[in-house]
Amino acid sequence: MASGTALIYDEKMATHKLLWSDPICDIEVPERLSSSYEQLKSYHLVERCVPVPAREGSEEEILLVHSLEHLEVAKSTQTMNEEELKRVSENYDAFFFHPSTYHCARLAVGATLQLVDAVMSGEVRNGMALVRPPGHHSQRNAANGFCLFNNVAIAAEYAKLKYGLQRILIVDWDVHHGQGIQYIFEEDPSVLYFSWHRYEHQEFWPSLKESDYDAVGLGKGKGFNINLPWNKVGMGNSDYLAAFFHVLLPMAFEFDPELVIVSSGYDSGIGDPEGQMNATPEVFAHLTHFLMQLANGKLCVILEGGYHLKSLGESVCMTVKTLLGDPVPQITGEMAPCLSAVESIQNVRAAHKPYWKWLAYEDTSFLQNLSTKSHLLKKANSNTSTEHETKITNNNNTVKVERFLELHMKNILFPVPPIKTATIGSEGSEHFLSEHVQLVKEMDKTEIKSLVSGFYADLVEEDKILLSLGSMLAILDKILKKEVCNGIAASPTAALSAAVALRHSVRFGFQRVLCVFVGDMQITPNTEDGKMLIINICEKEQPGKTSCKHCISLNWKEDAEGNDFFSAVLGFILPVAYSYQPNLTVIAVGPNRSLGISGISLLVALLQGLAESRIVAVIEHPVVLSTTVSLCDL
Ligand SMILES: CC(O)(O)CCCCCNCCCN
Ligand SMILES: [Zn+2]
Repeated sequence: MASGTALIYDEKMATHKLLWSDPICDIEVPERLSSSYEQLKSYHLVERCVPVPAREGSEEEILLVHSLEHLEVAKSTQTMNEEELKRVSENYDAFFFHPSTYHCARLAVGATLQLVDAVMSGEVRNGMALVRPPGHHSQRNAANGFCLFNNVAIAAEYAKLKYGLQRILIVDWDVHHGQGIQYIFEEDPSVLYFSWHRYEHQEFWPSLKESDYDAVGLGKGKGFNINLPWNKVGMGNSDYLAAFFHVLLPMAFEFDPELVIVSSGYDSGIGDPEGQMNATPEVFAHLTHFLMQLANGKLCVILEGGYHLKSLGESVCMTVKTLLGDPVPQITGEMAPCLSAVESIQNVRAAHKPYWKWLAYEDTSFLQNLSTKSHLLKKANSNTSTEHETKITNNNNTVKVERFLELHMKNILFPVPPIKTATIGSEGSEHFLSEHVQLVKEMDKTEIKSLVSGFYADLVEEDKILLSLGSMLAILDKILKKEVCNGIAASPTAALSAAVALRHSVRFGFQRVLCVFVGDMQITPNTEDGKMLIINICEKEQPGKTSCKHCISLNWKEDAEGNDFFSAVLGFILPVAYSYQPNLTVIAVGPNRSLGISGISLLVALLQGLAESRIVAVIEHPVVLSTTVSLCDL
């Protein structure tokens, strides 16, 4: 696996700027680039990255996506005076030319392609390109929305051509719809395009019908265009995480891309004048972390929008920090998405049901009850206040819908994955976790005995078990003292080790410890005080096991394609875990587990988004330890 994070920045891209007064375009200023770069320097992140130089994109590369006419018009502006520049700019919706625009736009294309080359060649694992002018609105024959050449679309075509890629995922978390990218790949099943965007029932720019959730792609491209419209402003971390858990990530894992490119606009972050959203910069660390689990970590992040310089800078730093493998900062606050977000999530899932295996069980009966077009909903309660939650008006249809969504929100957040019986995939001895092993000296027996004497003394008679606890407790101690980020311990009895780890962590003072136990968990610690949440993934109902408040058992077995795994982990375990906001995660793997090694290592990687990546893994299966197991990335 390649390592290192590329950072591509060239201050020449700051020369493009608005020469006349235009209240629409005057937010796209050169300082967006320079202040982001300064912020990265102030957090000592630049020096940790691999510097890759920008270059000019060639005319041939630009023609991968744009018409010759578009290229010629852009080229001709280099020698124009202000008067002519203004006139040409007026041919487009929300675009301005400067004499240096053409050169800057070619640098933006070239920087993007340099990043693709650095990642695809294995020189680095991932990276970010700080570019302007942005690209995702520009079209084959037109500039649009501050964009001249479509950097990300050109990068996808370039990667297909040069590296023979057949599955490229483009994630567009900019708050505007990248209609340019949608138009370019609408009929192309090799490029999966996901965009969320402020929409407000087509009121918000670019106010296109084809930005709604029912634009799923055309012809062979059906199912490969995903639009998630935000019909209210004020969307926050919980809405963004829900969109990833319940829409993007299941599709992305099923699509299994060879490369992931992000149209990384930060105008979806708090404080931005365009987005008017509430998501905090930390959320971009989580979104980045999730995408790093795809395509063997091959991730290219390309700047698009972002107009509040402080918010932009913080979000860029959160992104780069995560690309470098740093622990992910804890997300705090309300964890349930708002009703409007749930409605949009449901609608896009229903629209894509015919095209995705993971949606095979999707219950779209709600569509009969609801008006399938949300703008009808809007008409019904048009007198509601514009604040985040629509009030329940006297119109009983709206009441029914709100009530219905409330019920459905629980379902959406806690769907019961389809219980299916299938054989367990045979596990290889793949590397369980990646590098940075820090071997820890074991705790001695007397210390262990005294430590566990309180609650499991009778169980730990044999020395072998006692010793196994020693290695786990030694590692756990380092994690509790925050000397290391995470650790892995072998154990002949994962259940006992997990129970001891939970008890020890709570006694150490941790208030909320999450335990994900894979396999049959013979011992269930008392979780009544709410200081532990146990999710047990097991093959069959535990005899006489009562599911108590903080102890959830999920019984299912991995099916051939592992789709249940994704919908259960992404649609259930992660939302529950994020709602619990643990400050430590214990993952224990028992003997007869229902998950393969690759499934478990993905589960561990995804759980790293919690508790500032503090995880202790207790593995019982001997095979895992015979391979060169190593720890999760720090
Ligand atoms: C890269 C980007 O998506 O951030 C560009 C956004 C352009 C916004 C244009 N607004 C036009 C408002 C017209 N009433
Ligand atoms: Zn934008």
